[in-house]
Amino acid sequence: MKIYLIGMPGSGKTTLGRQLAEELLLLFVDLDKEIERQEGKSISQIFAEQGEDYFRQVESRLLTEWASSTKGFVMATGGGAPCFYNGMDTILKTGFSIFLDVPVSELLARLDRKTDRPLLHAADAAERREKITTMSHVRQPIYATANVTIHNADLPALLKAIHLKN
Ligand SMILES: Nc1ncnc2c1ncn2[C@@H]1O[C@H](COP(=O)(O)OP(=O)(O)O)[C@@H](O)[C@H]1O
Ligand SMILES: O=C(O)C1=C[C@@H](OP(=O)(O)O)[C@@H](O)[C@H](O)C1
Ligand SMILES: [Mg+2]
Repeated sequence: MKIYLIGMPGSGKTTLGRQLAEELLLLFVDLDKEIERQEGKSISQIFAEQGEDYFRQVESRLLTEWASSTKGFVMATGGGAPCFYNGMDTILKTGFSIFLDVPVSELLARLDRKTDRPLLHAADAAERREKITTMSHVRQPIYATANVTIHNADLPALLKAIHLKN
C-alpha cells in the first residue's frame, strides 16, 4: 500500500505521516528528506544555490521513482510535489492520497518567521500571509483531487479514512 499525504506547508504531512507509518507498520518516506539526501544539502541550500526549477526536477524524479517502486509506504510529500510536472497524476495512479486541509490562519500560526521553507521567507507577517494565501488558492484545486480530504486532521482521523477505504 502506498499512502501519500499532500497539502500546504505546515499542514502536518511530516508530523502525521511519521505517526501514521508507525501505526500501520509501513515505511515512512519524507520526500524533502529524500531530496536532501540525494543532493547532500538542505532544501534551503538547494533553492539558494540551484534555484526552484532545479529543486522541482529533483522532487519530481524522486517522487516518480518511489511511486514506481514495489515498496509500500506512507509518504509525506513536499507542499509543491503534486503541483509540478504532473505530480498529482503520479500520486493518483499509484496510491491512496489524503489532502490535509488546514485553514491559512492555522498554517500561519504554525509556521513562524524562522521557517526553513524558502518559498515562505517574507519581510513581515503581512507578506507571509499574502504568500501563503496566494499559494493556497493556486494549489487548492490540485490538492482537492486527492482520494480523501480531511480538515484539521489528526492521527485517528487518518486511520479512519484508511480503514474506510479498505
Ligand atoms: N495537527 C497539528 N496541530 C498543531 N501543530 C501541528 C500539527 N501538525 C503539525 N504541527 C506543527 O506544524 C509545524 C509544521 O508541521 P509539519 O509536519 O512539518 O508540516 P508539513 O510537513 O506539512 O509542512 C510543526 O511545527 C509541527 O509541530
Ligand atoms: O510548498 C512548497 O512548495 C514546499 C514545501 C516544503 O515542504 P513542506 O510542505 O513539508 O513544508 C519543501 O518541499 C519546499 O520548501 C517547497
Ligand atoms: Mg514536511
